[in-house]
Amino acid sequence: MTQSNRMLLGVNIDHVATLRQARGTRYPDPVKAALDAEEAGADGITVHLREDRRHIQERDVLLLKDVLQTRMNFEMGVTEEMMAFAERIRPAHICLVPETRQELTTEGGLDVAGQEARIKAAVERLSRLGSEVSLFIDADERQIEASRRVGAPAIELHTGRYADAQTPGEVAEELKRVADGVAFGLGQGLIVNAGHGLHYHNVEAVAAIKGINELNIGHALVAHALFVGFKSAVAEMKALILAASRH
Ligand SMILES: CC(=O)[C@@H](O)[C@H](O)COP(=O)(O)O
Ligand SMILES: NCC(=O)COP(=O)(O)O
Repeated sequence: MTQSNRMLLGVNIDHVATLRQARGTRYPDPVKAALDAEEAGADGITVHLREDRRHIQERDVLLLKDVLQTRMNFEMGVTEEMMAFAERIRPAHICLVPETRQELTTEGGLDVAGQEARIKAAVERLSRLGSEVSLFIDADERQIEASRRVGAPAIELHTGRYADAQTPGEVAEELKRVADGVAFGLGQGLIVNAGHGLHYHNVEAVAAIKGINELNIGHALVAHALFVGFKSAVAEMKALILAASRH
């Protein structure tokens, strides 16, 4: 896959499923959210099938596989269960993420440098499906170099530290960390995506970083959709990203 000449928006629909799972109902359906997101301009749909199944379920992924017009970015932990499931659905994109059951959300990047042989084997196995494999990592040169060494064509830089930064100084520091990571990743010949914790008030600075291929955004979109509807929430985010990335 080549890098797109405009910044892409991957819409993560996990937290539509969070609301459904809170009551064990049939609604709201993340599959409907995915189709609405596509109509509103999403370039792809991201789902994270967690080991604890707290939001997305196998049923969602299987239906999405049949109905998406764009492409699925399937986020998964590096476990045999998930590898086997990915082999069943053969998603266009697979993003390997770190996962622990107790965490509130994905709290850091995958430690590729610390487990190169294991990640390399996973990347090789998943690449045989024809999937483009990316690694969800911190913007850290050691992890970026290791990602290249294990043969992943793409990385997604974790923007959570930027999103959580409190003071203007911390925000600037974390933004620079992301921008440096993007430049370093591109220099390594990688496709560079980014995401986590991005919302309507912090996305523009990240979207202004040259060279990012795609931003994956979920929680803030679902939250805003409560007030404006899912299509409008996606369209607003897409407009912000495109305007900021053109400057
Ligand atoms: C890997 C990633 O950043 C997303 O999949 C995110 O983790 C989804 O939300 P939760 O972490 O709340 O499951
Ligand atoms: N990989 C990041 C993602 O898919 C969305 O994360 P968030 O916007 O829900 O924090």
